[in-house]
Amino acid sequence: MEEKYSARELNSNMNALMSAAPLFAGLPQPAVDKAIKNVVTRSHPANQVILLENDWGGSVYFILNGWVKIRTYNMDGKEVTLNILGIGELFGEMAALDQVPRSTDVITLTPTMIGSMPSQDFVQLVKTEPMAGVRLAQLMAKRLRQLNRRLRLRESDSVSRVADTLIFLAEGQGKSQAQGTEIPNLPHRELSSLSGLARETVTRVLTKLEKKGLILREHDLLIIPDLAALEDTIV
Ligand SMILES: Nc1ncnc2c1ncn2[C@@H]1O[C@@H]2COP(=O)(O)O[C@H]2[C@H]1O
Repeated sequence: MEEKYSARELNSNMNALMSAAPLFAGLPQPAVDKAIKNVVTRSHPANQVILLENDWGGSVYFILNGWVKIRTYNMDGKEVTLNILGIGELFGEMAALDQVPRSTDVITLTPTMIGSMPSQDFVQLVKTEPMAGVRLAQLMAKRLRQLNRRLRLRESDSVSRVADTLIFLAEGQGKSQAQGTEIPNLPHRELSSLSGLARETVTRVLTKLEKKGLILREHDLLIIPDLAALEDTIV
């Protein structure tokens, strides 16, 4: 997972990168400029905690470059990865909206550039720009749909669960390219945590899927040539 921009480029392009976030799509530029005027951009190394579950916080965060994971713990104290978010995604909106402590931890997976917006600016934007409210509702609907789908597959076999985890990532983070849908080639321990399977099982299933041509692995990318074919492996 390489950085796409240098730190200097990112700083000088901060406004352009922020404006490109899906939340702002279709909004008048003056409204975007107003919303992002107090945004502070920071660079974080990999494995840095950005938010801690149960902390109070006053910002909403936009990923300008890199990847973060949404992490919690189960009743046995085992780490559970709930989601992986990449460029253009936002997090921290839940505490901003319902004014309760953070619902999960958020940790960087790679070197990551993040813009933080004061919660009151975020709430003001949603109150004054109906399209921003619609975009936010769409984002939350997408996350709920992803979680429902994963709950449904909790008892399925290991191939189904790995395939579903890859499709889950493709729906959230996938980029359509000529050769298929690209998703980050995550370390197997992250896929293990996302799918709830042992790391060795994930490795075995990925090799199986690769042999069948259902996935291709290229450095920091995993390519799904045909999403429908991968979906057909889910029983
Ligand atoms: N299942 C999920 N998928 C994506 N993001 C999530 C998920 N659960 C929590 N988050 C994000 O993680 C953030 C943690 O802080 P907040 O509760 O303020 O807001 C939360 C959301 O932005």
